[in-house]
Amino acid sequence: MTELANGAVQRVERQLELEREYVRLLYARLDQLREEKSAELDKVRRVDAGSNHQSRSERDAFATHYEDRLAQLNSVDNRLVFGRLDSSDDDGEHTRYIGRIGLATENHRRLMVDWRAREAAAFYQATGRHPMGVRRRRHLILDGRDVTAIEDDVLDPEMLDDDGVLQGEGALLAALNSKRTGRMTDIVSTIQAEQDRIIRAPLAGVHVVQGGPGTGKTAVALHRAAYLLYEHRERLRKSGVLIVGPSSSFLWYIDRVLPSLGETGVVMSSLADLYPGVHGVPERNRDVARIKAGLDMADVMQQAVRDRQKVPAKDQTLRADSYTVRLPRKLIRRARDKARATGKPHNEARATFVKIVLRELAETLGDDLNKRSGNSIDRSYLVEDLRQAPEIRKALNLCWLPLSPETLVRHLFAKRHYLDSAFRSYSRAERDLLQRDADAPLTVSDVPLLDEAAELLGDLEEAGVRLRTSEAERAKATENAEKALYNMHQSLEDVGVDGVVTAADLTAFNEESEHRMTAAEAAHADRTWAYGHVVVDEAQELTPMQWRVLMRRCPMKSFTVVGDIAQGGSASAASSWSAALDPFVQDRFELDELTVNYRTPAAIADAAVAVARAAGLEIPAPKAVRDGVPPILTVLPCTADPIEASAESTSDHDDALTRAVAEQTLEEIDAVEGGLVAVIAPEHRVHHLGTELSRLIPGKVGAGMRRVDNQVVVLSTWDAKGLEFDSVILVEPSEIVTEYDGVGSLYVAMTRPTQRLRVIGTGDLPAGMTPVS
Ligand SMILES: Nc1ncnc2c1ncn2[C@@H]1O[C@H](COP(=O)(O)OP(=O)(O)OP(=O)(O)O)[C@@H](O)[C@H]1O
Repeated sequence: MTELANGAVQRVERQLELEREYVRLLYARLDQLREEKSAELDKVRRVDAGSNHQSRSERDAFATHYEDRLAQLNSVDNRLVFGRLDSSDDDGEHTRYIGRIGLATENHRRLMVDWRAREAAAFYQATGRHPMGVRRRRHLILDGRDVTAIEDDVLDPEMLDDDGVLQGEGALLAALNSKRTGRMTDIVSTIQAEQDRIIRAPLAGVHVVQGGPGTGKTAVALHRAAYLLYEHRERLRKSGVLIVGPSSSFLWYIDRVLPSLGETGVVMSSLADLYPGVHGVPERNRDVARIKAGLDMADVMQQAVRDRQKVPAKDQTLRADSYTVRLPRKLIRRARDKARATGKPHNEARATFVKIVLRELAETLGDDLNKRSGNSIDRSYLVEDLRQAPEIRKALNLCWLPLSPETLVRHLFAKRHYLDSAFRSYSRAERDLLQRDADAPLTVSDVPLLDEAAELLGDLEEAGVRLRTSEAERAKATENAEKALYNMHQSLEDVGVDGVVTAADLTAFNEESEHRMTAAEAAHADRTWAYGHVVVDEAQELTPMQWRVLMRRCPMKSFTVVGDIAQGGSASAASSWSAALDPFVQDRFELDELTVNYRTPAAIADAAVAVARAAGLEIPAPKAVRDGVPPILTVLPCTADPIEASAESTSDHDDALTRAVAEQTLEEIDAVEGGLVAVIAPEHRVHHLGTELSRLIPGKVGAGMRRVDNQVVVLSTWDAKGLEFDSVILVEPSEIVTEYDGVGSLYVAMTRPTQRLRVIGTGDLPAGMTPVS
């Protein structure tokens, strides 16, 4: 080694030693804070709050706050600190360390800045062209609590051609090249400038982020949620943030990111779970899905409710105690029209309907009785007598029955006369398609219909119907959550707790019920909860009716919407962001684009783009960060004749296909050395392939959405949405195109791997797919 090189090494060693010392100091402070919070928690737990519900609630709210703060301090251990900024301004030279949370000494001397603080923005955004006062940005690379490397960017304003340069390239590539674990991790130490600008965008309004596969949309959306919870703590502490993803496998994949950023109070929901208490099963029939997706379903549901406000075919004669009364159709019609004119929801307007009918019946009956008895009798009790009379109650219920959303939706599709009436503008064939049994499982496409029904029907209790116990408990827990939240909010400021929004901050305890419901749970269970912000991932898949539900969940219309129009796979995937959002916000949305693909190696990304373009999708060529991997698109033709595919078929063709997939899977397991392998197949093949592969490769294979924690997972393209794997084996690509009526889902499947893609198909391959074996 030359003397010069020797000197450089020594300088780096000296710097490393200095950083190690500082990092030790930071961890020591973290440990000290943990101990303090632990002691405070013990103290609060020991407080005797007596039997008063309110003071117990407050005591528990404090305890939960400390538990959360402790959980936050415990969750930041991994890569606690990752950056250092050296800058200068008029006040002189400054050094700031950037980490997961803010830390200060007991005397309030700042030790580390939270990555979300304004002073930290320069760490992500400063460039040679716009140095933002920064002279040097240093990335600290940690192994446990030890600094193993440092990487410096010297920001020299002379270097003007640095737009698009990756920041902290070494740290970034190290992060990208690590093996997938099946769970998404945070990117807090290597957020790139174009991503950071989106993360820190203002809270208000609808912010759309369009980006090709692997451009970090999900990562950005999650870091943005964490940022907003930090920056707008007061507002979002009360109202919360909702994150919506396409499937529960996707939510499982991302659900460690926010806790690792110290945030636990976010509500996550898949599209199938947006209506409390219902999990919509997939809608298998794409035509049915398409019909239920459109905004005209709002009119359909309105008609469905009107159809439950009936006028009988004839006048009726009914017995009430010792009297006989006549219930004319005309009266029912008049009462119905007046009740409708109140504009109230069905269950609430029912009171008006019943009141008018009973009043008029009582008047007629009173006149009648007066006439017969010859003198004026007291009529005040007549209304009550009539209300209690079983025949009259029954007659009124038949005209205007209190309804739950679930009953309305189930009967709408099961009873042909309701179906024919509400769907009168649809063809007979379409109505035939929609008809199903009353006890058929509710689907993901029914979820927005339930929500619409709930709006139109209103509260069942208003109609005098008692809620089921669990619903009543839920409502009570929500009320308690709000009360305790108010009390806690007043007192937390006094003790100087720098809380972030967590579920527990918002928690209230329902002492009477066994389960203590967090406010996040309460919010999820409450259809009418108004969130402060909603993040929608894979937003290209949302149907207009699903958008309508989400807009209701956030009346302030504060949204982060991320997705890729080209990856649309659902029956009603959006053709453009304008088309998707126009009915709700017209053109009042900001559109940003992410341009760098951090996941898929260039060769695979190019192959995917070729397939998409051959099908007529106009998509820009991605800028892939990884380019070192050779082309690995291979087609292994099966020898047996392809046959018509069906769920039950286990022909020679299927056996040959299974064998080829099994062989390839074994090869991939070796190649990725402990990394993850996905077999992405047409939906009707997933079950069979999963079973067979588990038999042939015991202990390593899982099939379906909730099995992504196995080394090998067999998935449909829908369930693979948003996920990533070291290697992907794509089965029967042509069937995937046919299955989803377009190339979008195939494009999704081809862009899941971080290293290797293998294609196993028989018959014709989709246009643009070139075999390289
Ligand atoms: N700045 C970054 N630093 C490190 N890793 C990053 C960065 N940005 C993105 N990544 C990684 O790139 C991969 C793809 O990111 P992500 O899943 O957010 O992309 P996406 O745009 O949502 O993809 P898709 O639309 O294909 O589902 C993830 O592993 C993510 O952690």
